[in-house]
Amino acid sequence: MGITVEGISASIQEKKIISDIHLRVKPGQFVGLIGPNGSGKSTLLKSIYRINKPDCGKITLDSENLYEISAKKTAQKMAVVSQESQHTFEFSVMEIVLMGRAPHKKMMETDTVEDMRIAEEALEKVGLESYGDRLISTLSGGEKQRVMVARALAQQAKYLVLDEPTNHLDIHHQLQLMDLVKKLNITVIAALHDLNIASVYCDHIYVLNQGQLAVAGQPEEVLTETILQEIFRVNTHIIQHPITGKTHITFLSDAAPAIKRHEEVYI
Ligand SMILES: Nc1ncnc2c1ncn2[C@@H]1O[C@H](COP(=O)(O)OP(=O)(O)OP(=O)(O)O)[C@@H](O)[C@H]1O
Repeated sequence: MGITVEGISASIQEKKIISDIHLRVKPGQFVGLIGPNGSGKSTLLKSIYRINKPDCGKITLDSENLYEISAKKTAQKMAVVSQESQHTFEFSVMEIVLMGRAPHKKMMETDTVEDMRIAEEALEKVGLESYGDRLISTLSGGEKQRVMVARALAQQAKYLVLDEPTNHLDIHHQLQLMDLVKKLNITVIAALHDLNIASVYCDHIYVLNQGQLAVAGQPEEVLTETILQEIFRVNTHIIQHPITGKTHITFLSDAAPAIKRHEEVYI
């Protein structure tokens, strides 16, 4: 059960982007994928949500080979919020959220009262209950992102794949979204750029670097000053936060005053 990725490599236009990736998302886990720009996080997620078939290796969803089950069956189990949810045609917000119901319906089946209720509830959860009639093109980047999350919620899938879900969101909506997803108690794999958010919300983190898995473990095992220096080339000061109890990272810029203060306090 869960999602397993067993030794996959994937290419784009014949260029190998990720190599020999192994990972496991156990039922109920919130798994984070972190790594520098271009390290292959989106490419790996695209293989997991069937947009980019791996060159080799195997991905399983509830023990079934992902690429041997139907797209509809996959969509009944897995919802995706990607960075590329662009719509060529003009849809209302409600129409987009209702698209999340499609995997549960027969072809050409119209939306039921229950579908409408689920879609309205999903919009309410992301704080956009009054936006149903708005055209998607009139929304801000952050509002569009929340609509995509509402569509994923309406899909009622047990697996959620998130590619930088907090992109575009202000800090209030970042935390609102992460809290919402966490409270759903479903199985999540998410590419995240904000390492403190990864620390707070993830049960397990995989770190990608140059298309390969560099390290994996619980947040406190992975988010260390040494690993962050090696992988992200940044200096950090890491503590266990006195209020949250979670690993908390302070990034030290090259600006001398910050580094001096750090040295004065700790040396
Ligand atoms: N369609 C494409 N054509 C050519 N190269 C691509 C394409 N998509 C991705 N790549 C390359 O693959 C590599 C990995 O990209 P990917 O988007 O998976 O990284 P990422 O870790 O998600 O990056 P970011 O943190 O910047 O979003 C990059 O070097 C990127 O330039």
